[in-house]
Amino acid sequence: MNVQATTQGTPVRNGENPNEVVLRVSHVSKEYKLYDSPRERFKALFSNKVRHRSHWALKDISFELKRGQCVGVVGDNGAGKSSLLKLLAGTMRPSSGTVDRVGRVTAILELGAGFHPEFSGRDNLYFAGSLIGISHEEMKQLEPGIIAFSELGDAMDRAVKTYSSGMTVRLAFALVTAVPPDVLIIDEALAVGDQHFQKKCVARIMEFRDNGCTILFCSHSSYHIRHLCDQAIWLKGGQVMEMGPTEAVMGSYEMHSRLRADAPQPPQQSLPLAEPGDESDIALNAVDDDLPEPQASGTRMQANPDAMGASLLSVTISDLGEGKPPLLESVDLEVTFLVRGRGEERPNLGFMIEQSQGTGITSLATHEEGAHPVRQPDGTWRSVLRFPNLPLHSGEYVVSAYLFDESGLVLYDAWLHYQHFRFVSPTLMPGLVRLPHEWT
Ligand SMILES: Nc1ncnc2c1ncn2[C@@H]1O[C@H](COP(=O)(O)OP(=O)(O)OP(=O)(O)O)[C@@H](O)[C@H]1O
Repeated sequence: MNVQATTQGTPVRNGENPNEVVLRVSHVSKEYKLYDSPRERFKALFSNKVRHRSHWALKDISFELKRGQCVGVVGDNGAGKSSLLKLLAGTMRPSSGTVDRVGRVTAILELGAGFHPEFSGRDNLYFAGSLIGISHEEMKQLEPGIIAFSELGDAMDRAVKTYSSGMTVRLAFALVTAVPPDVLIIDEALAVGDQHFQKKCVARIMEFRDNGCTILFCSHSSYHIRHLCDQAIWLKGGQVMEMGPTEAVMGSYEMHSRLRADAPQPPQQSLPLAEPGDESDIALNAVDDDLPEPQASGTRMQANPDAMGASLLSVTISDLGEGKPPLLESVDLEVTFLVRGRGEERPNLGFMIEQSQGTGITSLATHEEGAHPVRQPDGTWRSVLRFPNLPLHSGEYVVSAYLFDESGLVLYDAWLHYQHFRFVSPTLMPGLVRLPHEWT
């Protein structure tokens, strides 16, 4: 992932007029020109004959963002999210329509794109900084803070080409966020770096938000969209399907995703070449990297592998008997978590139950309910989650477990679909769950 920033216009003071429109998108469309071969693309440079086919990634998009709003952008792969973000950031021009911005717009889109590999980290601050509108004089003032945030120390005087990808992200993030923006555009940037750095990034983004910065956040993580954003935009086929309060939009989008998952998938098409001069290659079929939502079967993944970082140590379901999958031999479901935290920080836990075929049934998290894992004498943390009289009907289920930081925003570890089990309910009725109910 790359971090790239663009800065447009002059800064305005935060918090002055909460109803002020800071970004206005009016009838914006984006066409990519597709060529059958590099030869066709080359020929197009010298002839008036139309040699391309058009692909409209965005079609007649209009919306406004007000000061202080935090807006999530969701949509399937290829829906047009990245194209929209690039247009808003100003790194790509719309084919028609206008984007009006007020104040400083900073975009965290791609990592290291603005850096020169042969220059040192320090020289790159001035070089890449100038590309995002930070003058030499301003950079002199900002430099110590950027170096401190990136924690690169002596490495600042080494060529950036010798940096690890983590070091490049640290420098790029510290640079683009050195000046508080009026609008911050983020493309999945919460999932970069190690645990320590990810926490710093999230804290900085939260600080911007608390100071009235408008945030546009594109993510495949519905968990993060829900926890960060008050509004959401659902893009489908390059158009706005729905925009409004987050929960309502996410409800519609998730219903669409479920129906889509059930539908037979069309065969994948190979794509022709992109327009000459377009800044990016054809962006296709990115993997859905939504960590808090289980995808693969039995995956244990540390979101940010850290040798001694926070991680789930064991997640045990009591009373699992024989069979494949094992039968839950109790009417209660009891799950015991044992986790390693980070220093003195109190961790949070999440748990999700789904039907084996993938229908989500419930997800829970300690930070949502004010429940706290308990510190053990050996420094680990323990929690027991109990579902008395498990209100599920008979069937096969699969569970996932998550470890979060104290704020619940940074995901340290996830065991996705790590345990299947069968349950035979005492209820002799069809259905999925026994809802709390009354007869009168
Ligand atoms: N440079 C390009 N040249 C040609 N087509 C492109 C280019 N960039 C994107 N596209 C196409 O435009 C459409 C929208 O792409 P975009 O990357 O904006 O979608 P997205 O919603 O961000 O997808 P993802 O979630 O997979 O990142 C897709 O059909 C994609 O193939």
